[in-house]
Amino acid sequence: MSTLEYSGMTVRYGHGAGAHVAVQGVDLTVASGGVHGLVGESGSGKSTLAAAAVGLVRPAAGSIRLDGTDIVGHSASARTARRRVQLIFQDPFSALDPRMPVGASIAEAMRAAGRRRTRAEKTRRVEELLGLVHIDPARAEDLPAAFSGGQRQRVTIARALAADPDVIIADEITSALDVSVQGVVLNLLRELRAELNLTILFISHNLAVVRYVCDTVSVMRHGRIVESGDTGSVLSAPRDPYTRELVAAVPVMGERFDWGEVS
Ligand SMILES: Nc1ncnc2c1ncn2[C@@H]1O[C@H](COP(=O)(O)OP(=O)(O)OP(=O)(O)O)[C@@H](O)[C@H]1O
Repeated sequence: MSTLEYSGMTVRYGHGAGAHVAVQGVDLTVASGGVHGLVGESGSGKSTLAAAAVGLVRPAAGSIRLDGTDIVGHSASARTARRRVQLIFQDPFSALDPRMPVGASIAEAMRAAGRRRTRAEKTRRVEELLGLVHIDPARAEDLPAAFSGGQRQRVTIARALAADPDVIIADEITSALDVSVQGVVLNLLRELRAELNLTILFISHNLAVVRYVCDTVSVMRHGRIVESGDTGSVLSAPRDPYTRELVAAVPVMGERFDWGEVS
């Protein structure tokens, strides 16, 4: 069980007259074991919702709960529960320390999550995590520069998994990648979801990608959710005029996509 639930979420940047409301009264539930998409134009507040769940921004109002436990506050229980939510960013190039071998990077994430392990256990777990994302465990000593963009994004996924999360928030994780490797990362996410029973909030401006990976979807505009529902229904028969505009802007929306296999 790992249901992520935002209610009445409001986030402002800045203070006083210069304050900007980035997210306004958002209610959003990501069902346990489900993949929920979040789409909307640039600046609509998608990344702000993601940042709030991992403590990078402080909401002005509202709550975020994981299986009913608050994950926003400063209490010990909130901090512990927050570790069960891991964020993966868009850019696999800046996400990894260029001077640190990828295995060490993954081990560091395990430490940060408070996992105490012996050196041998750590090595074994790093190998296991690299294997999970289809990277040869023998490459643990390699620096990020030795990997392609798609492989680096897989390493950042392994690093997120090092904390043994229940929830992954994937923020535009394929948009910095060549189209040819996007499918590999998307298929990996689908595979991991099934294997590890992850709950996923999947942020993307790419509706074809959202249709491929998400069970349900919410459409954001100007900090509010304008429409939510099953991905198929929302994208095939949008009720909200703004969603209709978004869908109409993607000419291939009705076609099936073949994103290939994870290699
Ligand atoms: N650190 C910040 N300080 C001030 N304003 C910010 C900050 N981060 C985001 N904003 C503003 O908040 C609004 C929501 O931004 P956010 O990044 O959440 O949108 P988004 O939908 O994720 O956009 P994109 O798809 O471009 O990433 C935007 O108007 C943005 O300019």
